[in-house]
Amino acid sequence: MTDPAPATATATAAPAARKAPVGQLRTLWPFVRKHRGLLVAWLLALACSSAATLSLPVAFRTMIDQGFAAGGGRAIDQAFLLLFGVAVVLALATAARFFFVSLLGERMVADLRQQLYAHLIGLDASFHDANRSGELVSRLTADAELLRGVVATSMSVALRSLVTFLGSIAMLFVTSPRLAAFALVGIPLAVLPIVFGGRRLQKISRSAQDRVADANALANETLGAVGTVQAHAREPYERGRFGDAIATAVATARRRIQAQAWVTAIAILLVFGAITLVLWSGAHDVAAGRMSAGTLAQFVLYALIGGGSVGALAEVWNELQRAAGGMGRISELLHVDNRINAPATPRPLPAPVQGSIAFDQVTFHYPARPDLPALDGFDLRVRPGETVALVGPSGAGKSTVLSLLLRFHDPDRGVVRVDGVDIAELEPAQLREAIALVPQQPTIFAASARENIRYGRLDADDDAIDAAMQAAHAREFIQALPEGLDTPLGERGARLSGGQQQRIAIARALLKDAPVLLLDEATSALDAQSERSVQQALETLMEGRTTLVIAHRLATVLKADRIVVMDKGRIVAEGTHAELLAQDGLYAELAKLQFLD
Ligand SMILES: Nc1ncnc2c1ncn2[C@@H]1O[C@H](COP(=O)(O)OP(=O)(O)OP(=O)(O)O)[C@@H](O)[C@H]1O
Repeated sequence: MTDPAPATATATAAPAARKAPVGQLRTLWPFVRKHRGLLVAWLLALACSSAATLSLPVAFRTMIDQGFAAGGGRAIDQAFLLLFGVAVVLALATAARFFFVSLLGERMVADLRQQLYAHLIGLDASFHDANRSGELVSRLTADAELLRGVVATSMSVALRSLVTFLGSIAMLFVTSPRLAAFALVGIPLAVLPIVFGGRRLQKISRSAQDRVADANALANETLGAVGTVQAHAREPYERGRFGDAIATAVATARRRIQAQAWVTAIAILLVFGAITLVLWSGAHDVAAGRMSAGTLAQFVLYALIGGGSVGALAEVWNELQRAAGGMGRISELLHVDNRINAPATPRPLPAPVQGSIAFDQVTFHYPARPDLPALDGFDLRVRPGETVALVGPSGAGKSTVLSLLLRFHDPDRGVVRVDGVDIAELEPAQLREAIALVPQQPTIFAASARENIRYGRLDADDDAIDAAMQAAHAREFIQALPEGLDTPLGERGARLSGGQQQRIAIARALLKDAPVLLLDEATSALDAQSERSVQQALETLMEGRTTLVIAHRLATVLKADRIVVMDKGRIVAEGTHAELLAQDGLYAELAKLQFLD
């Protein structure tokens, strides 16, 4: 379960402003600003509803002192009409405020998620090596959801409470300066525990969300590999692991809830304690005739409104801090720099692309393995149209050659060129357009067969798809599927055999029609029939293209123009099958093990 991922993610991210917890929410501002109209509408509605709330006590005093005391029927009517008028304004303004701020929350979080997804999907391979996708998905869902709640509810409540709090304090002084002075001693007392409790809460909340993300990542991984889990009969083990992860998450959440409960209790106790004290003194004033009953009622209402808004503020303050934790993680991710960038003025590839490849003295270490060179002074030249087979023991660096050519990583030293241009000077998308990759484990999306093949060229028409399917020897089995090309293939191609998945991947590459082809042959044994279809499909695909193939089959090795034998990130021998066998070196040994038994 130990995974270096989160630590690495934090290390690569910009230093987060953890010391200013709620200040972290400032990073939301650009997203809020985009919807200025909604923001202004919200603030106007807020002003109206706060004004209405704050005039309610005055309406009450008028009602009590003039309506009841004066005893006249007309005065009563007027006083109650005034009260009802205030209620109407309050109702409409509150509805408008709710509408605008909720919509603002939705829009803003939609933007945030979209921007985060757009950023993540473009980040380089070393970032994705170091971060579990389940964790990233949780940032996109749970944290973004938290922020939606913040804008739509907490921020709205916070601002509203702040306005009513300040307004009611002012009105308390207008109503009775002496009593107000009393109240002012109690209220700051209530703010102290909020400030102290809040800091602790921020820390606990962050770790609670991390624990939830851990559990989600675990579920994501194991449900995604359910076959492996069940084949090992590891369901009880995985249930236990997930149970432990959930239990840890709940335990952490419990600490947060407990802390939050205490902060709220103490705040309310202090505020209402102060109010009771003030009331007691006010009651003596009324009894002694120093104050009218209506004025005391007005004072009480302002005190209740003020006290209530401090309580609300205390509650949402904690939520704001929770959200600040979420926003902290999101903005960390948004600030992770892509290590693979397009140059300021990219050079174009010569058109049409010839497909020559050159590795010049390339040395490369994976960021996670700084001590072990994956490629070490690697030199390779491939002519346009040539097929080069890479062979070598596991870990020799064959896949790394393909990764560097696709510019998933940049070499530490040396240069990789396509058609004589350093690939670091190209727009990465243009480079990758010129290359088709057929990986060992083809990726099949949970979409129809048509959509899966069309992934190679999004604007391909049905004729082109049909031709690709035919050339990939995939037409027959696709047509035999229940809905032909429109059959959903299931997540990760669960409804296809290994050989069928590969032929889909080959059709996709054919449709892409790129001048350079990278092929990572499947090692898993395909049945003879399937293997032949795949082999034939590959031969069609390789025609007229520069091909680098990680070869596991004798047939591929024999067809290659040249075989490059790799070991420990270096080239140890080169030649044809016969030449290399005659040398009786590493190749002969591998050939004996791999192809010739
Ligand atoms: N993402 C990665 N992070 C850290 N180290 C890696 C990563 N990928 C590969 N390596 C290491 O780099 C070296 C070369 O790996 P590479 O995958 O290129 O070998 P390979 O020849 O393709 O092996 P195989 O035939 O088993 O796929 C190995 O020592 C491997 O452990």
